[in-house]
Formats: sequence, structure tokens, C-alpha cells
Amino acid sequence: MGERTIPTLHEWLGGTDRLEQLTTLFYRKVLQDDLLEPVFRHMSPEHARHVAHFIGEVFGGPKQYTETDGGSHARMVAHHLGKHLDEAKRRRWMSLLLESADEIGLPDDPEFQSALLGYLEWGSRIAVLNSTTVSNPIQPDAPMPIWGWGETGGPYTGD
Ligand code: HEM
Repeated sequence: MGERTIPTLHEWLGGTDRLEQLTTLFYRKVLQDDLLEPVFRHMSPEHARHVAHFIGEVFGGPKQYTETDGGSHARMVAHHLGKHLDEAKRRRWMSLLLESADEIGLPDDPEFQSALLGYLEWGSRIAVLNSTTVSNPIQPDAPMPIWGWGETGGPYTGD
């Protein structure tokens, strides 16, 4: 068995265009949803693209959120402060996002789905926790989170 290059989650799902497609569809659903529309009705026109860039960077893609969009982990967290999210809203957010991932045909292999769900669970629960406070727990120079394949490894091994 030779050396092999492990693809990033960003590569595996098809890159930034796919993530932008995902978040565009997702926020369209959000704005049609009774529970989430009031939470997101004032979001900026760049919101979907910024979230796609954030996730792409966490998934090992280009540094678009921090370098092109001028964001940071602390800035992302800041958007959730004082928003008073709760478990019902988080669950709706999760289900609409996963539904969007299926509808645009993101990879459905068990390993990718495990990594995607693990990240979304982690990130969405942190968003809810941060929404109950108004002081940002993240230092301005804190690094971006990084997410990989986790314990399952990946379908990329091919053997
Ligand atoms: C992995 C999970 C999550 C990630 C990566 C994420 C990422 C982001 C990012 C990058 C922004 C800033 C967008 C911009 O620059 O315009 C943002 C804003 C926001 N997020 Fe999240 N988020 C997550 C989970 C959630 C959840 C679960 C909720 C609610 C149920 C939520 C509600 C919001 C709201 C209300 C804003 C601000 C909208 C506004 O500007 O009016 N987020 N999020």
C-alpha cells in the first residue's frame, strides 16, 4: 500500500460552489419556515455565502471566510450572541440543512455523512449556547475550528 493523500471534506463534497448551493437553498427554506423566519429575517444578502465560506474553511478548503470576507471564529460567534436560540430552533435548523444537503445531492456515503452531522451537531449546539450570552467567549485571534473525517476514516481509502 503506497502513500495516499487524504481528501479534505471540502474536496470530497465538491468544493465551494457546492457549499454555496447548499446554503442558498437552506436559507430559502429558512425564510419559508414559521419558526426560523423571524430569527433570520434581517440577515444580510451575503449571509448564505459567508456561511458557505465559513464551513468550507473549517472543512479544509480555501481561507475564504478569514481572508476574503474578513471574518474570524470570534466574528462568527459574535453573530449569535444574544439571539436567544433554543433547542426547537436548533433542531429545525439542523433538519432544514440536512434536507438541503440531500436535495442538492451532497455525498451520501456513511463516512461523509457522519463527519457532516458531527460538525453540524457540534456547531449548532455551540451557537445555541453562545446565543444566551452577550459577551463573546472567543478571543479575536483564536484560530478557526478544523473538522476532518473523525473515527470512521473515509471512503477515500478504497480498500
Ligand atoms: C455549525 C453551525 C453554524 C454555523 C457554522 C453558523 C455560521 C454563521 C455565520 C458565519 C454567520 C455570519 C453570517 C454573515 O456574515 O452574514 C452566522 C450568523 C447567524 N446565525 Fe449561525 N451558524 C451556525 C448555527 C446557527 C444556528 C443553529 C442558528 C439558529 C437556530 C443560527 C443563527 C444565526 C443568526 C440568527 C445569525 C445572524 C443573522 C443576522 O445577521 O441577522 N446559526 N452564522
